[in-house]
Order: sequence, then C-alpha cells, then structure tokens
Amino acid sequence: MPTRSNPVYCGVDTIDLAQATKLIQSIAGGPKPAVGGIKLGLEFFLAHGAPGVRYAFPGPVRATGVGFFLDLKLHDIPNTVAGGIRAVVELAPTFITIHASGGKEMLKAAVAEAGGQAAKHNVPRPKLLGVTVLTSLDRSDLEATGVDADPSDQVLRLAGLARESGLDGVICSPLEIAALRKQCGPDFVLMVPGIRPVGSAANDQKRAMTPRQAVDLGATNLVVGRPIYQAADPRAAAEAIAREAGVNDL
Ligand SMILES: O=c1ccn([C@@H]2O[C@H](COP(=O)(O)O)[C@@H](O)[C@H]2O)c(=O)[nH]1
Repeated sequence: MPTRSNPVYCGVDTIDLAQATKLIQSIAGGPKPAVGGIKLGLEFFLAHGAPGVRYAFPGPVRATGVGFFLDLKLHDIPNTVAGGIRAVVELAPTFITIHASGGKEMLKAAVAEAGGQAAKHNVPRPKLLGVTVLTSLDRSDLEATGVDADPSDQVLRLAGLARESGLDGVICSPLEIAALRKQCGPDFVLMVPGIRPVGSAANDQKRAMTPRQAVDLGATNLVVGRPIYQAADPRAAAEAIAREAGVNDL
C-alpha cells in the first residue's frame, strides 16, 4: 500500500492543562509525530483560552508541521460569530469550525472575517469547516429537533450551504463521505469524527466507522479522541490508528 500523509487529528478533550500538554508532546512532538494534527475544542478552550493553547501546544511542537484544529463549533448571529473568529485567528489555527445550520449570512460573515484577520496578523487564512449533523445523532434524534430528514440528506443539504457560502469543507460522519465527495468535489475538506478502530467501543458515536473504511471512502482527515487519549499508551494507540489509516512511515 502506498504511504499517505497522516490524516489523524487527535481530539485533546480535557480541562487538565498538564495532561493536555503531556499528551500533545508525546503524540505531536519530536522528529516523528504520531498524528497529523491536534484538535483543541470546547472543554480545553473554555477552561484555558488562548494562553492555554500557547502553553499546551507551543511553537516547537507546532514546528514539527502538525496541524491545529480549533473546534469551537461557533453558532450565533453573524456579528457575534465574526467576533469569535476575530478573537482566535491570531493563534493561526489550520481549521476552525462553525455550525452550518447558522445560515448563509453567518457563514459568509465568518469567511470574510477570517480572511481579514489572517491578513492583519500575517498568518495563513484558517480553513473554515461547517459542522453538519453531529456524529452522535441518528434519524430519531434529528426528528426530535424538528428535522424530518435522514442524517445523510441533512448533511448534504448543509454541506451545499457551507460550500455556497465559501467554506472550505465540513465535519461529517463516515457514512456521508462518498456522497459528499460526489457533491462537493475532490478538494472540499471532509474532516471526519466518529472514527473507531476495529474492536473499540462506539461510546456516544452513533454514525461511526473504522479509520480504514473512512480513508477508503475519501475522508481528508479523521478525528479521534478517546481511543487515543484514554489508551494506556496514547502514542502507541495513535500510531496504530495511523497505520490502520494507511500511514506506513511512522
Ligand atoms: O459531529 C461531530 C463533531 C465533532 N466531534 C468531535 O470529535 C471528537 C471525537 O471524539 P471521540 O472521543 O473520538 O468520540 C470530539 O472532540 C468531538 O467533540 C464529533 O465527535 N462529532
């Protein structure tokens, strides 16, 4: 099998600053990172904010070339979401998430703000990804929110809106990858959580597949949290998942 660049982003889901710092150093530091990127999200950012990002994921670790996914899942009126983007672009994230269901005006405001702030801070423009239907939801969960649609149809609809609004990609489950590739083309980023290595527990993920399946279907990146950070040896777990996803030069 030909090797590929490491698609695995580890979700560092903890409020424990020391634990996050140690985990990030062990999987992303050194000459051979075991992951393609680090994802910091709600738990970590609410507890520690921008100073915590700089502390736990410092320049020397970032210099190994790993990506930085700031998974804030912004969802508010356009002016407020633009303000949220304004507050974090200087951290130079590779990706930021906003909810596609926030609507076209909100999505466009975020795109415009990301471009302007990147120029102001002289950092690469972060790629904006639209959250579609959370991977923890199935049809009946959607119905309970008033959406009478299959998750896959709703994901396609929201991805279309995200693309028309200028976003770079979406968060989707593995089950929608093939249809999204067809609808949105080869360059649209498909960042895919709901990834479980063979034999591991699904936890609260209702639309899940293995790393190999997701990559074969056309995922750009995979998001994996608990199967890495809850493992006895997180680095070994990350390497095993990357190998399962077709990375063979670790
Ligand atoms: O639809 C979504 C959007 C985001 N996530 C995030 O991905 C990780 C998955 O963690 P696991 O422990 O591997 O389940 C987590 O940080 C979520 O916030 C998602 O799961 N689904």
